Amino acid sequence: MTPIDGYPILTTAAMRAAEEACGDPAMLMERAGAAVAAAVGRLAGGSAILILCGPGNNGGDGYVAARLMTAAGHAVRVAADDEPRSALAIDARRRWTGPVEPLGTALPAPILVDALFGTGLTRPLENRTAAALHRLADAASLRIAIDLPSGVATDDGTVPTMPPRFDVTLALAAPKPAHLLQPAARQAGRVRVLDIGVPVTGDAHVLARPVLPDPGPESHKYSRGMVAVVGGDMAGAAELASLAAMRAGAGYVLYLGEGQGPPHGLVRRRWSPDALDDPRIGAVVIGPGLGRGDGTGARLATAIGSGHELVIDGDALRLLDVDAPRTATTILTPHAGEFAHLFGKAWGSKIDATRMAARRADAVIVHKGADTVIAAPDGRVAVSAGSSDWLSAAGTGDVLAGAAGAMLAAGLPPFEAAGAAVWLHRAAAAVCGRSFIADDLAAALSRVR
Ligand SMILES: NC(=O)C1=CN([C@@H]2O[C@H](COP(=O)(O)OP(=O)(O)OC[C@H]3O[C@@H](n4cnc5c(N)ncnc54)[C@H](OP(=O)(O)O)[C@@H]3O)[C@@H](O)[C@H]2O)[C@@H](O)CC1
Ligand SMILES: Nc1ncnc2c1ncn2[C@@H]1O[C@H](COP(=O)(O)OP(=O)(O)O)[C@@H](O)[C@H]1O
Ligand SMILES: [K+]
Repeated sequence: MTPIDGYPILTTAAMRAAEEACGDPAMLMERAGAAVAAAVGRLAGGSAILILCGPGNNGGDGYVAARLMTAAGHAVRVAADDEPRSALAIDARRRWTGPVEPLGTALPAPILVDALFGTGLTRPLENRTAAALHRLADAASLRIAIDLPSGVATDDGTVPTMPPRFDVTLALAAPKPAHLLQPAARQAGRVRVLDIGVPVTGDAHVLARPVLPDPGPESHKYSRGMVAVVGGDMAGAAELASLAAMRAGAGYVLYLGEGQGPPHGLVRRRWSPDALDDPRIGAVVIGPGLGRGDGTGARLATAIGSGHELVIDGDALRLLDVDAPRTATTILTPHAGEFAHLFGKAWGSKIDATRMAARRADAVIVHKGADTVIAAPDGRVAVSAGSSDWLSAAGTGDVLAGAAGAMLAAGLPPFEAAGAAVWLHRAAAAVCGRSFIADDLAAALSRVR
């Protein structure tokens, strides 16, 4: 049972290809069932287990696990409505010698294991199946899904049928998009990968802890990274971005706009068209609090023309022409509304849509939300797993933009810089607890950096 950070994310087709490259499918199912049995056995302690088996190979995994856990001395019951259809599942069912109860009348058990459907779900669950799954899950004290919660669409995280909320989902071989993308991800609970000996690769990964440069004896404020934050109508938002850049580790943050006050380490200057002419600037952050009034378009044009690496956020995303050529390295940080404004109606999964957008804009895109997806123009994708819902507060996006500026100015390449900022942002939210405000979040970046 391994945490998912850093794992490749595989679609149904990629998973099938990886399985096929592995040889004997019966051996794979036996391995999958054995891995499930070991994990569920550990999670269950000594409590009784009820396994719900579906007609495909997900059900097959359930029958194998039931046989192995019974042999290991666990109290296991099996419930199923449909006879197995795939050859592998038929064989696994045949080797389960215990009774199979109907789903509709099965009594609950403290440990509920959902092996109804995995990557092969093609349509919503039948009402009676969904009702039995919810009834038995509600009555259990621990809910475990095998591979995926039954009812979710593997490749885009939509929910043809809303499953119960699971405590743990045991992803076979690799995480799938539905383990990360909402609304499915929420129902999966904690996701752990079970290694079943299938080698997996891909260009989309779960965001992993970044490797960040620490200052050394030779460091000075400019070598740590200088970030310029372009202000505008709402000083507070740009100040939050500035504070976040400082707390994320920038050595020198220059705030270009109106407003006074702490922190005293923030260097404040009025905006002027030559304000970005300093070659020591490592990154420019523009958008938080910029507004859309007179002169804001000119500020954006100056920032783009400066040749400095850029983080473009908030209001600047409303002013940007994504198709116009830019020479400088750029990170764009749209939320869903800004993404739709820039790129139109998305097709496919959030992963597909963000990858396409990065190619089109020739920029790293941080597509924010409860399931933040980061994509590079070369096709690489990183998806952040499980951040705090308390991030849904005004100003938290400004904090992310400032952190991204600090990472760029520290010398990280743009895809890595964006990933590091999202990681730090999520970690800072985790230490902030509940009902924090964006100012707390910016301050907490120091604690997780
Ligand atoms: N990853 C790996 O390396 C390994 C993966 N393994 C496991 O295999 C799983 C994938 O297996 P799978 O392809 O057989 O799909 P699965 O999800 O069991 O369901 C398909 C069946 O359900 C049916 N069906 C579909 N929707 C339905 C609905 N709403 N209501 C009713 N029926 C519905 C569908 O039939 P049809 O659409 O033709 O009617 C078909 O019969 C995977 O998640 C993992 O657990 C391991 O065993 C080995 C190693
Ligand atoms: N429900 C949620 N769960 C986790 N993270 C969220 C959630 N809602 C928003 N976020 C994160 O909070 C930030 C909000 O940014 P944004 O929408 O730009 O707000 P603002 O412009 O007010 O700063 C983003 O980083 C986003 O990923
Ligand atoms: K399942």
